Amino acid sequence: MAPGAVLVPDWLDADGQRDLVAACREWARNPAGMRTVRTPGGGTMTAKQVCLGWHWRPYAYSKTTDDGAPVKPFPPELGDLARGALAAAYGEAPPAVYDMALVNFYDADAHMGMHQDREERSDAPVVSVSLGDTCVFRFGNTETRSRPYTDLELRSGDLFVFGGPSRLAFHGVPRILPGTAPAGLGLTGRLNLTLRASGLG
Ligand SMILES: O=C(O)CCC(=O)C(=O)O
Ligand SMILES: [Fe+2]
Repeated sequence: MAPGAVLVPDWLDADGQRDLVAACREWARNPAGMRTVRTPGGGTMTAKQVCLGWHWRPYAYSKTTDDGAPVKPFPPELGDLARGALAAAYGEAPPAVYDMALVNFYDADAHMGMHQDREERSDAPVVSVSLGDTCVFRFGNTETRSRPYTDLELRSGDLFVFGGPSRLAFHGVPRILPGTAPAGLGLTGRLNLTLRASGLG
């Protein structure tokens, strides 16, 4: 894709996708479950989100959610998933400690504006797994949220990793392609699992 940015289509098979969807449903439960993200300007994000390990709010990390509940722990199996993803993308897994996950849920109308993932104090690659409906994913440059960028489709089971010179590239999800999820998955909409090393210790 770009230096440090790798797309691995069909990384997760149907069983792997089903297991991960089931886990996301558990993680989405209250307390500290799936929420509407409020931005400092008073707006809301259209993608709903639950955090594991560290709670992210625009634009900082904390150990408690917006209503004061402790954030859910980072499950060790997601550390394994991150290591497997890095091995698949780069052929090796750097020794970074992955300790936070975001689960983003997009309905047919949801999107995510161009942004950088820059609240981490680690330069470890960001690992992103897509489930359910296909999305248009916009991967840009490190300088501005506008062109040059590349639009690609991320489908259920695809892996996208961005690190190295691409770690701070602007990226976003302009739209979801409704009704494109695999038939057997039992998911309407799109789930994105983003794994990061916070570097916060
Ligand atoms: O949904 C996606 O593929 C991207 C999510 C994302 O960029 C984020 O949560 O920071
Ligand atoms: Fe992001």
